[in-house]
Amino acid sequence: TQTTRPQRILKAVQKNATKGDPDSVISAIDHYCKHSEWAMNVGDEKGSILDSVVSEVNPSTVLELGTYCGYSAVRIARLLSPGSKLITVEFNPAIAAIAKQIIAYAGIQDKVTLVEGSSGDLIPKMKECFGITSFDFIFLDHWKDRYVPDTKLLEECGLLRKGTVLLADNVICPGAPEYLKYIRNNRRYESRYYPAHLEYTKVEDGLEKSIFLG
Ligand SMILES: Nc1ncc2ncn(CCCCCNC(=O)c3cc(-c4ccc(F)cc4)cc(O)c3O)c2n1
Ligand SMILES: [Mg+2]
Repeated sequence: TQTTRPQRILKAVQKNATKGDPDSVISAIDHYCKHSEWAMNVGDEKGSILDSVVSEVNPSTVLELGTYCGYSAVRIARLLSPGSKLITVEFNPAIAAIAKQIIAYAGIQDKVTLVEGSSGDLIPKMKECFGITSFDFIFLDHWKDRYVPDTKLLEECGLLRKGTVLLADNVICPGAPEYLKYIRNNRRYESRYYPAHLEYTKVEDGLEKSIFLG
């Protein structure tokens, strides 16, 4: 019977990466997606920008919207200081099951809580379920038309604090034009665009970094 793309990515990790070594997991996924089949991981070029922003922020609490196979969860969690936590949200159970295994294979499962469900349902529950007062860093990589409503929801739920950094993937491809319009014309945010390319391609894409000013 036919395997799914996430299942094939997990197999490539188990075959080519070293258990407990997050960098080898990242390399194994990038190699597979460059040479075997494309997949919507943030990838190595945008991933390096993600790394630099995470290192600069050094967040204690992180929210990721859209886990997929766990590639960016591994990238982020491997840079977190001891005691820091990443909460990552994925609504597809079959994909979440694969992501859990990839996160465990990388050995950073103690820093990551994978929650199954949709962002719109889970964001209002973050405080009560996880004892979060606010997030230091948020990575948006889920449905592109959810970037604006979820950013507004995060504001309304008091989950942003002065200095919270939001980093949004795919603002050019597939594109999040409403998000760029919302965040760039909002005096409560200071935004900067990082040009790059769509993972594993030469197609133009980029990341938008926005700091909440309170
Ligand atoms: N609300 C909610 N809450 C929680 C959730 N968990 C999952 N989802 C659903 C997310 C479904 C995947 C989102 N990601 C993308 O669609 C995506 C696409 C491309 C791409 C594709 C084809 C092309 F030709 C070119 C570019 C590239 C990327 O880097 C992308 O990130 C959720 N939704
Ligand atoms: Mg993406």
